[in-house]
Amino acid sequence: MDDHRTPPIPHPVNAGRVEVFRSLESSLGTTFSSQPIVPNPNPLIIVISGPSGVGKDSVIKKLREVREDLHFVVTATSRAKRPGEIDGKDYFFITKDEFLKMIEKNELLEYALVYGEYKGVPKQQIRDYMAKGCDIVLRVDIQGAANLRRILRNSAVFVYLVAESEEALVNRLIGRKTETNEALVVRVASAREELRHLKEFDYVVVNKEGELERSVKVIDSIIEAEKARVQQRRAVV
Ligand SMILES: Nc1ncnc2c1ncn2[C@@H]1O[C@H](COP(=O)(O)OP(=O)(O)OP(=O)(O)O)[C@@H](O)[C@H]1O
Repeated sequence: MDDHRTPPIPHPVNAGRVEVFRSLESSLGTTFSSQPIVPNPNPLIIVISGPSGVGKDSVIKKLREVREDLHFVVTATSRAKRPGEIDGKDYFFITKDEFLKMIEKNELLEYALVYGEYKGVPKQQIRDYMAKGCDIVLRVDIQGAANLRRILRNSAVFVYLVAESEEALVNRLIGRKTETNEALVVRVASAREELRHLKEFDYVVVNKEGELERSVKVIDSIIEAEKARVQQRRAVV
């Protein structure tokens, strides 16, 4: 009678890795696939918001240093360029007519009219960078975050940055020396009002005094955790 049993798998002590590998394959009756076990995670859209002076710009600047595959969306605006601002870096400076054409052609993911000037998020820029596999960071005010939530729903991840206390936030604003006293009062009142919308965000990150690096690490970890989700978010813009 023929013996159909597969030969025993040699013990790794007595055989080379290739021999053990091959005999494991023949005992299973299939070759081992070199294909990734799960597909690459989808590019992520991260929306970062928070009160004025909390540290959004500072956090994003450092986050871009630690995550190379991150694209920070440059907003388009119809307002005039201020001294020192660079077109394409700080904003895309376009005319009001050009802006209205973009609205008409549905080329903006979200836009707002602020003190008579338009600002908005160009869709194409997001598409281009997502196609390259980059994650996208958007820095928006609370109203922008609410608009984007309505548009993107759960396909993007929404992060709200807070200071550890009102006291710390005010100190940070005073330290920046960019605000008049009247503006400071408005900023604090807005920060109180904004907190009521916290539940519309997915994550809240406390940017503690002197702990900017830690805040960046937390957001970096949020991105990593999002990349490990079984049900991936899938943003389409
Ligand atoms: N963790 C931190 N500890 C101490 N200072 C900080 C921290 N994070 C940011 N800052 C400082 O606080 C000030 C405000 O930060 P930043 O300009 O990044 O805030 P922002 O949220 O982008 O403000 P705005 O919305 O008004 O543009 C800056 O002077 C910055 O250096």
